[in-house]
Amino acid sequence: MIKTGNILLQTGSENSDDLWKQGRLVEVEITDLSDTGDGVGRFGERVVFVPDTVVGDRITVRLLRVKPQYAFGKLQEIITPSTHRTRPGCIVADKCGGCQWQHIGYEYQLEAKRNLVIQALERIGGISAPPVDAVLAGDSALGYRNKSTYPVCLSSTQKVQAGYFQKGSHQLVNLNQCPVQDARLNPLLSEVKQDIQGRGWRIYNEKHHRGQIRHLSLRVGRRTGEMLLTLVVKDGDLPGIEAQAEAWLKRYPQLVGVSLNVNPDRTNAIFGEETRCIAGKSFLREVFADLEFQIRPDTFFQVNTEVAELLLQEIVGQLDLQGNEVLVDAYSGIGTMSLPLAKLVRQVIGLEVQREAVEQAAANATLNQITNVSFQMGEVENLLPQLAVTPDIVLLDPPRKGCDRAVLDSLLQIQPSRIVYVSCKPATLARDLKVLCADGYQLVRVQPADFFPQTAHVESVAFLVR
Ligand SMILES: C[S@@+](CC[C@H](N)C(=O)[O-])C[C@H]1O[C@@H](n2cnc3c(N)ncnc32)[C@H](O)[C@@H]1O
Repeated sequence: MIKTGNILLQTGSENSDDLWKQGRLVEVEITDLSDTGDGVGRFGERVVFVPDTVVGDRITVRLLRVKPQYAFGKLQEIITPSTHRTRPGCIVADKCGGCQWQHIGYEYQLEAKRNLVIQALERIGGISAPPVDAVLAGDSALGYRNKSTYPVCLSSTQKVQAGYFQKGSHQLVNLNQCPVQDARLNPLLSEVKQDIQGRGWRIYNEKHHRGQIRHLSLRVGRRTGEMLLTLVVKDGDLPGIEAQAEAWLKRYPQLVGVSLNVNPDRTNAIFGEETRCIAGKSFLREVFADLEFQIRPDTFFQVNTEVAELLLQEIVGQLDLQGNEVLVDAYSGIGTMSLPLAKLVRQVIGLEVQREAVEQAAANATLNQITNVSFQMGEVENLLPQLAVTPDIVLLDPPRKGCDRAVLDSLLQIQPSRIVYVSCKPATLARDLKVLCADGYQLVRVQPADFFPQTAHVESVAFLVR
């Protein structure tokens, strides 16, 4: 047992079952970062996960959720800070659950993200020494988000609040600005809350499933400055919303549209199925890869426009397209990848499940006079086996859960000569690559990209050849 300050604590060398209990204070050195962003320390043979720490920290940690071989703990005291620590660029970084890595220097964030991708490919994918490049990063690690969606709550003094939940809870951290979002959205965030308060609109209470306003969603076109404001409501009944929406459009010249999205369900999903434009336009304009895109409030668009464009350039560089290829863009969204790639190949077929996204993708193709692209609506798992043509290249960009097994089986049947797999979760990427690499595909290269600075999230693109 040793003493630091006035805290008595145990070190791993004195390890025994008695010390491995909820509420105990132990001393550990952080030697790794987990895929959820927590620091990882060892206490004897056991592992402790501690948020708000970084490799090189020597800390005392209070054990909270204790399992036989591992525990989750709360940082109590930093005995020796890591050289990778930095001052957070956000005043609520210690509370807010939006970012996990504000306290980590940016260079080290990039190194840690590459390690996360390598570890996932090795441990889950069974790929030894995977060919993972240095992480691609944009010019700015702050102010990069083109979209933010905040839960709305009432404080104990009945004040309207919007922000992110505290780490591991449903307690809201009220924000008037957020340093990772595009700064042009900050005035909207603070002032719209005041207007909601002034109108007396009821705020949704998730426990009782009563009230109206659930979320506030802000979106900006990085290249055009056009903004959209969307209120997610329980059933759409907001007295005076039309007049308020017009007032917002007048007050913010860059705001081009105000919409209501209706989500009547008891669910963690943010958006419901119905989106109604109340004033202005139902989309903003953005420029991506030298093309014009119309983006609605409720369809997917990468939150980091600049780095998404860098990733697209990597894909184009790696594919070395000759102009005669047929490319399938599976999980094509509003055509963000399909349209720029269509200019470089013979034909692109986009596959996408969301009706609004398919409609928007087709409209974006027309807007840019791109005629060698078509979009099919449905699940990739159903559409891929029924394709009328055999693609040379399949681009996959699924949600975090990765590809359905049926999609991988179809690919192994169709056997495109190249597969490009864009992923926002290394664990599911590794799981799916294991299936493809066990049956005729070779992993050529993985390029991670930092779409989400200050968080533990990492995007990657993996290139496979048959
Ligand atoms: C990560 S986004 C990628 C969108 C697009 N590739 C881009 O870069 O903007 C995933 C997209 O897949 C769609 N999606 C999710 N599950 C799907 C499925 N089973 N079949 C087809 N599309 C799906 C979502 O609606 C979303 O547009």
